[in-house]
Amino acid sequence: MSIKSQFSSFWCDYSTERTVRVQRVWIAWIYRVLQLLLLFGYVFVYVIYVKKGYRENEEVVSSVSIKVKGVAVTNKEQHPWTWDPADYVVPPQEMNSFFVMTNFIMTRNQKQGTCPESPNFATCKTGDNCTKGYSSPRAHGVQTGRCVDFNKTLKTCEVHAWCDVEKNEAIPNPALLSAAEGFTVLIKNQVTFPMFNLKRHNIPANVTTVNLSTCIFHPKSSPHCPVFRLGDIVNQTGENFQKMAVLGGVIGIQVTWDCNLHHHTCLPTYSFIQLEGGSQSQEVAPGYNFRFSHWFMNKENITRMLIKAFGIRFDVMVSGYVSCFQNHFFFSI
Ligand SMILES: Nc1ncnc2c1ncn2[C@@H]1O[C@H](COP(=O)(O)OP(=O)(O)OP(=O)(O)O)[C@@H](O)[C@H]1O
Repeated sequence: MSIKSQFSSFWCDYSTERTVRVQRVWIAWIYRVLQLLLLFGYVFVYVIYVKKGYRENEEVVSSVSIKVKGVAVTNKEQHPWTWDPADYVVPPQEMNSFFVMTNFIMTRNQKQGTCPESPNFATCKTGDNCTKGYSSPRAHGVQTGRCVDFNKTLKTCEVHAWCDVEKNEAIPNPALLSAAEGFTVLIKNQVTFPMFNLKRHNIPANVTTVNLSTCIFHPKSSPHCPVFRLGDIVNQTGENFQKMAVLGGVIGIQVTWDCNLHHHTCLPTYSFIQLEGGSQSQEVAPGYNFRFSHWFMNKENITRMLIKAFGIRFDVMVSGYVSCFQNHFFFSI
């Protein structure tokens, strides 16, 4: 159609649809039944069943506090060493998270001074291979420019560092704190739904201190006990605690509040998910580890103990919703 005829049709013609009335009862019935099916399908299946339109989803405001208990002994034969929560929970408190050390490499009695670098970073034959003042990010210290004996057969660049530097030891397997499988954690969680002015605690009002120190969470027999065995948490993700303990990992503890205002029920359910480490570890940089140190000071000198800690970090993730018939529910359909 030319532009001229398009222009004249736009200004000169009016078009509308023609309605056909079919006077057949059965066709009218099929049409109305289909309409009703669509309406009910939308309201009951989609709005109510799929979208849970009667439920008010409200962002939950939550506070979590955590306490781990349990004791382990390492080096039982030669020099027994007892570990309690103040030693293996690092740091002592975190927000919505806690780390339990399950394995470690310990370097004792380090002092500030000069010593040979680890052969991993700076082997040398002469001082020409070492650069005074140089330090690579992976090194233990700053090179002095001298090439010194690391052992009888190997020379490395001398560094100014915490000496002697950490040895590149094999990671202990089985894990040194394998007893952590039997440790327990108390998770205290208070939630608030501000829109409903509703506050709840995961320790039910009828629980006494005696109940709390004796109960252990079990998904079927004790689903509301807030004391969890670490081994059970890991096992419920499908992982093996002892395997994960060697290189470390991260586990998610999901606390989901399902509050029904009409039935006056508001209880949390707990589920567990593997987030890092264990059988699904990637080959490069598997597990979870970091280093920390303890300093010791006396009149003459300062020494430190360096710990490369492998362990499991547990992240507590809280979510929730309130079920009630919304006042505006039927108007919103
Ligand atoms: N990880 C845990 N495993 C088992 N019981 C625990 C754990 N953490 C705390 N409890 C027990 O739960 C109760 C409440 O703990 P809370 O920390 O509020 O009290 P507390 O008297 O300061 O605890 P405690 O001095 O025993 O560490 C106490 O009886 C406590 O011993």
